[in-house]
Amino acid sequence: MAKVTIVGAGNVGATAAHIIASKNLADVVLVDVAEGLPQGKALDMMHMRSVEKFTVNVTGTNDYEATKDSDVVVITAGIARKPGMTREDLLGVNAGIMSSVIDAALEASPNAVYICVTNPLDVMTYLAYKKSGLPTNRLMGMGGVLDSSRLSFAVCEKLGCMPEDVVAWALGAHGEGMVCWPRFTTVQGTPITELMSEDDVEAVVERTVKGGAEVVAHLKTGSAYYAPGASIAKMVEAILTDSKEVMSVCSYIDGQYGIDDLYMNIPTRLGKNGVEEIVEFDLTDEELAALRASAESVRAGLANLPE
Ligand SMILES: NC(=O)C1=CN([C@@H]2O[C@H](COP(=O)(O)OP(=O)(O)OC[C@H]3O[C@@H](n4cnc5c(N)ncnc54)[C@H](O)[C@@H]3O)[C@@H](O)[C@H]2O)C=CC1
Ligand SMILES: O=C([O-])CC(=O)C(=O)O
Repeated sequence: MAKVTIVGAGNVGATAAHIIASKNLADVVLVDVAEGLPQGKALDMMHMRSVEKFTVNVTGTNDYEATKDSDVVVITAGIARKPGMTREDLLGVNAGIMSSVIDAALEASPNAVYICVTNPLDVMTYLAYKKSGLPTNRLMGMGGVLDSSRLSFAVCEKLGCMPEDVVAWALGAHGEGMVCWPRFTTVQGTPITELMSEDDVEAVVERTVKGGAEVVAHLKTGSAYYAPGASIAKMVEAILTDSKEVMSVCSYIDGQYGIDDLYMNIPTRLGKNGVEEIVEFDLTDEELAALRASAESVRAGLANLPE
């Protein structure tokens, strides 16, 4: 049985663990600094096994020994934003957490595929890359799957269509600089640019970019976790089943789209090796310029990383 470690047994980590277990994808180890929290949540999930009919094990620990030789490690440890904050406001605190977590996780699981989730996502993933020296195929971030799912939701709301008919692409920074590709966002194969007015396209894009903040404004105490947990599980499933599916993943960009040395959401083929390929869409000059501007917004965040 495959083994997935989730660092951070808070809202996002525990939700991802639940979905991974429910799908019977892998044994899950939840690890957290808070004593009792991962143990209690893991036991609670095990109590659900006979109801949900899964056979994998979920365990909780404060010790990385139990995470040894994981196939996939997901890092969700860190603070979440509250109303009025941007994801970038979390950088100082979360950079310290990411730095310590990546070292400990890597020592226990040197051969795993790593998925960073902690915000600000693109900057934290780049920090993990620099700290770990991991090959870029085995280190990525989760942001674009969630953003694309929010775009799909906004399209469904606007057009009254069903999610299974929608293919949606949100890319670039997982933050204020996010970009959407309406020309490649389709309903039963037809681009939304042919199905709604320019104003409506603008409105669904705006709803997507502000999706995370909209949830924070409702919750007040923290940020989204159901859709993020499901998005993590989707990436884990693609890796463990070697699906070769292409999705929006925070991957290392090394010249593609004319962008260099940066982690940001980009169409990525996932499989057993992690990132199998960065897929290059045929973009217009305008689309390319928007993606490059998004890259510059990530680069501005990188400048705020502590030395
Ligand atoms: N990339 C994305 O799309 C998304 C990212 N996030 C980010 O994920 C992070 C977690 O969010 P939530 O789960 O809602 O927060 P939460 O506060 O519910 O859970 C965070 C957990 O991390 C643990 N933690 C802190 N320091 C740790 C360390 N050194 N080692 C192990 N565990 C540690 C805490 O004890 C806590 O249980 C935040 O930074 C949030 O902004 C949240 C949603 C989506
Ligand atoms: O909004 C936040 O801070 C959490 C997050 O990244 C999201 O839900 O997209």
